[in-house]
Amino acid sequence: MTPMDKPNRLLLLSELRVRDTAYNVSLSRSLLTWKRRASSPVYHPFRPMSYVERCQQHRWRCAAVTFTCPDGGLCQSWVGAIAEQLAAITSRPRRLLIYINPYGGKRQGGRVYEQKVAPLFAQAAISTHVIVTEHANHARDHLRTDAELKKYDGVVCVGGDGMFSEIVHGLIWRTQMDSSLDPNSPDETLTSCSLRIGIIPAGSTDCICFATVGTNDPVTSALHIIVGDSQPMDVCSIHHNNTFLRYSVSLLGYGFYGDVLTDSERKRWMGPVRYDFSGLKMFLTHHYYEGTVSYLPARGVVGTPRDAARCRSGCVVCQHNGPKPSERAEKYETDDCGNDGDWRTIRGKFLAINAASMSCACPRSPKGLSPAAHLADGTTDLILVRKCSRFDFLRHLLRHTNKEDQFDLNFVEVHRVVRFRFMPRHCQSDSDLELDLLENGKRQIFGQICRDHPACGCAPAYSSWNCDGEILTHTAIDVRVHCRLIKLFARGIEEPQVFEDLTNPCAI
Ligand SMILES: CCCCCCCCCCCCC/C=C/[C@@H](O)[C@H](COP(=O)(O)O)NC(=O)CCCCCCCCCCCCCCC
Ligand SMILES: Nc1ncnc2c1ncn2[C@@H]1O[C@H](COP(=O)(O)OP(=O)(O)O)[C@@H](O)[C@H]1O
Ligand SMILES: [Ca+2]
Repeated sequence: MTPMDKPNRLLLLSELRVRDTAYNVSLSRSLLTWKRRASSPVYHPFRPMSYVERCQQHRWRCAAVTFTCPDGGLCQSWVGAIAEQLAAITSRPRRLLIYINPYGGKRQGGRVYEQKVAPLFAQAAISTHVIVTEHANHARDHLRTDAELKKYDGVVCVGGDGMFSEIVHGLIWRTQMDSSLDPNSPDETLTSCSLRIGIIPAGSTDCICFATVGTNDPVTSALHIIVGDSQPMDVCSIHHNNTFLRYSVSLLGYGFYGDVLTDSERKRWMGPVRYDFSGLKMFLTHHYYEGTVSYLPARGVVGTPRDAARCRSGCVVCQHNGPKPSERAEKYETDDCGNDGDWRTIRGKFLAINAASMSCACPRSPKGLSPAAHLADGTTDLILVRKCSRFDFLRHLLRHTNKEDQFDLNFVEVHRVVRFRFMPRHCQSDSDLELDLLENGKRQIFGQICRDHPACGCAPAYSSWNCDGEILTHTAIDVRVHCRLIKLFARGIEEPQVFEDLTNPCAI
């Protein structure tokens, strides 16, 4: 067989059988297809072959097929050609480093891995080094310093968004150290991580898996890892006073989602439903917070947060907005030069301030917090929900679960940005505060005294930031998007017609 230069050039085409049915079977580079046909002679069996079958709702399953063939020589050609094609695929991982959080979600991580995932990795001849974490940040710290990353083609986490966040922190930190970059500088252009990350969902929200694969299913995720998919993703860095705090990949939320998280941490024993209890409680509490949001709108990008189009597998918006070196420089130019002509500032009272670097789709909200956000376009959608009635806030929340537009409300605004800052009102400089007091008069002065006085039971002045399910230690933050800083073993959500039309399974 000659090496193929064109990706879809036909390598072999024969009439083969599966049990008593004859098929026209073709092999082109990394694609095996079979179509039913009218039948004929005596057949020799191949070894059974595994392949990926697409099922309902973005789920993948591993299936097996045994072809038979009329002559032994042709049979050998087929087996050889398939083996050669599989060996030529370099994107498939051979060695994986796996971290299991035994306490994530319903505490089923270990069982899910052993029963559903390990057998598939073994079948695909992937060697694994498995670490069951013993404490929070075990995986992060191991990746930062101890892990021999050269030995692996990818890192897999079994757990939820919090566990994924640990892996992201470990890998990004290690990559910047290896490149002698300073993670404490918010203006540093960070180096992208070369190792891909796989997520076996076993957490409480699992929105990163859901928004990159379309379902939270361990077998589907394992198969995306095995076939060597790759999906780049934006990451936000969060700083306070030029000190690095954390990275965020999904939701960075102040006010409602921060309060839900703080409250739900005390209810961890409840498992995933803790978020619903705390959600209801914080909805009834109805706290608002004052502060100033400044943001740098994304320039030179296509797409807006109100688009009807969604980020899907092979997304053209992500491809267009992705990191072309010149464009990238331009995106940050204003800030790097200290020219903040483009910065916009909004002061107000907010029920929620959310930044969604991707849709944040999850089973609770299948379209997500920002349905038109993109996985790898170098932007985040900044959603401001101003103080409004409980009824209006409920309308906004409910729209996350139906087809109505959650942004089409006069107390909600959304901006696609590359950088933003938040300053809670009580952190503002003395001169700012004085200005406020002068502007707003006596009522404001009494308002402030009241809030500073716990005995009167008024609203607290501060919320916390929910950063991918972790609580940040500071409220005044500076957030910057880093385009495509990490890669996942995923391909983005596939459009339904892709798998309805697709009769081409791929061998594993
Ligand atoms: C009335 C129903 C309203 C439903 C509104 C649902 C909006 C849900 C958007 C969820 C975005 C999730 C973004 C992901 C965050 C995760 O990184 C992060 C960590 O995940 P991990 O635990 O797997 O590690 N998860 C979270 O922070 C959880 C956020 C969950 C928020 C749930 C809010 C439920 C609200 C219920 C309100 C009920 C009002 C009822 C009034 C009668
Ligand atoms: N062995 C462990 N013991 C306790 N906490 C852990 C352990 N391993 C990881 N964690 C922490 O558990 C938290 C939640 O993990 P995650 O897998 O996201 O589950 P969930 O989705 O239920 O929050 C994360 O903050 C992670 O750092
Ligand atoms: Ca994005």
